[in-house]
Amino acid sequence: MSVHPAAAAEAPPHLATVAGVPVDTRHWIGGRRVASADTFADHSPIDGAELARIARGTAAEADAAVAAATAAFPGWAATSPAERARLLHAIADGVEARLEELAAVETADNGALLRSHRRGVMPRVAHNFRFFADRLLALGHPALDTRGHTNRVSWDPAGPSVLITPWNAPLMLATWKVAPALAAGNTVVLKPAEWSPLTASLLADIAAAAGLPDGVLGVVQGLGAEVGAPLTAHPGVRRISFTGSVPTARRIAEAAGRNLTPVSLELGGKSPLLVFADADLDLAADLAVEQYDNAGQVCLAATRLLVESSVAEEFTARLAARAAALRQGDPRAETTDVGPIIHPRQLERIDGFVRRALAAGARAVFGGGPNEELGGLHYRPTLLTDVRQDSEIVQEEVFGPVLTLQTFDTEEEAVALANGTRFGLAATVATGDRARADRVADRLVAGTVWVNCFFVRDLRAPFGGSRESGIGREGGDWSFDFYGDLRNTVTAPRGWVDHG
Ligand SMILES: NC(=O)C1=CN([C@@H]2O[C@H](COP(=O)(O)OP(=O)(O)OC[C@H]3O[C@@H](n4cnc5c(N)ncnc54)[C@H](O)[C@@H]3O)[C@@H](O)[C@H]2O)C=CC1
Ligand SMILES: O=C(O)/C=C/C=C(\O)C(=O)O
Repeated sequence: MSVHPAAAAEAPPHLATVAGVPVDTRHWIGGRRVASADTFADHSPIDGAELARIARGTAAEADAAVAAATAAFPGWAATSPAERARLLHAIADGVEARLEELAAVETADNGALLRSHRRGVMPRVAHNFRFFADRLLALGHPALDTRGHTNRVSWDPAGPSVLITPWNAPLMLATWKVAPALAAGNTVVLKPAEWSPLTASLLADIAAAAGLPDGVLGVVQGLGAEVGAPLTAHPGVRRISFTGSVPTARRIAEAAGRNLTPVSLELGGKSPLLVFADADLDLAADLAVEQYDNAGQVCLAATRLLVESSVAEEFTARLAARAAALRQGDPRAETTDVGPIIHPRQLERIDGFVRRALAAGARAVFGGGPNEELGGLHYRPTLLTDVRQDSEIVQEEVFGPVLTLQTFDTEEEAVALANGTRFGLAATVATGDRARADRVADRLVAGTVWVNCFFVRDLRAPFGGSRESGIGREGGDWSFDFYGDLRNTVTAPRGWVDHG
């Protein structure tokens, strides 16, 4: 459909229509839309089209958002848990009512599969709110007895919280933080990633329509260095939660350190998939090919395949057959398995890793470069072998559809290879031997170990990483521990005056 130039000119500059959905591209601060003097362009990874011009926040908007969150905090903290839970359920209702729109906008914005957004991701967004609402009402600490004294544990909401989130699963990962922070009685300033800013703005609309009081949830748009940095350095912020890269985490931790603001960091990974000779090799190959989901832009992805030598050839053949069947293309098509990379810079980064690995002697079993037939931002699912444990491709997070394969001969060697990086986010073990599964799992440095499965997620379980994969755990009561200030009241059995 062509748009008459006069009609186009009349559209307010802060309103974009993306996948047929109107999206306000300004900040959401104190219950009002707020513009910035400048904007930046948001492009779709599907075809490179400019989707919107987004408000480009600065320290001034960061200050305004924290001020609004600070003003709203006493009222929200004093709101009863039952009422907070009711509002979170109302937000979940709003997410479900707009599920198709959210899915379509997210796919246009970050290029991940529409079918995943519709059936998996957006239902999880709603679940994030419902889960933490219900969990809030079930929270409790058993009283402890110390020589007749009673320890009663309670907690207070911590205060305004800054949440900085990435582009690979924008609304999912944002609401994973927003929901528990709000449930705990904290007010929130959310800064979504600049490559995928749109669904955060829709979340602000949904929360306002659900009746969330002004200032309880703010959304500030902009670039990390320009608005993320002042937000995380703000002395009035009482919690910072971040998901993203290690270098950015270091900057945030430094800024937080100056104010002694507690931080939760969910960072990258270089997770192994260990395939033992006693494993069901079809299952193992299924698990391996899953690592190309979201074009490999997943922190949890098991990108290092560690395979027992005796089955390496057979395993590789089964994986290659599965990879050849993957359909790359438009993420809006139901038949597509692997969509585009989010941004030209990310594609260049991925390809740089692969080119350097090949130059250093790695061999591409399949893939090894951009998909020239499709063009655009499509990168071919890639498997590299003949890689050294100390090489860049084995040690650094690529965040693209690139796996490496190494072999081992003993369990000892497998564990040493698996643990031989700076990361410790997740690990997957494929084996037919239960005793081995437990033995190996207990020796792996990983926040999550999956045995004969992958990406089975449960919000009741702790999620996070060891080493450079992060600090702290999210999920279940671990989220409440982070967003609250705990108090232990110790009461003696003596000193009571009987007023009866
Ligand atoms: N979920 C994960 O584990 C993610 C890992 N990464 C890794 O990082 C690599 C680079 O991706 P980037 O987009 O550059 O990640 P990034 O870590 O720089 O971006 C994540 C978020 O941090 C914000 N940010 C950036 N600088 C900041 C600062 N100084 N203060 C506060 N906030 C700041 C960004 O605006 C964005 O919202 C990827 O290739 C991947 O390896 C990236 C995104 C998500
Ligand atoms: O979906 C989950 O449960 C976890 C996803 C985490 C990432 O994809 C990430 O942080 O990159």
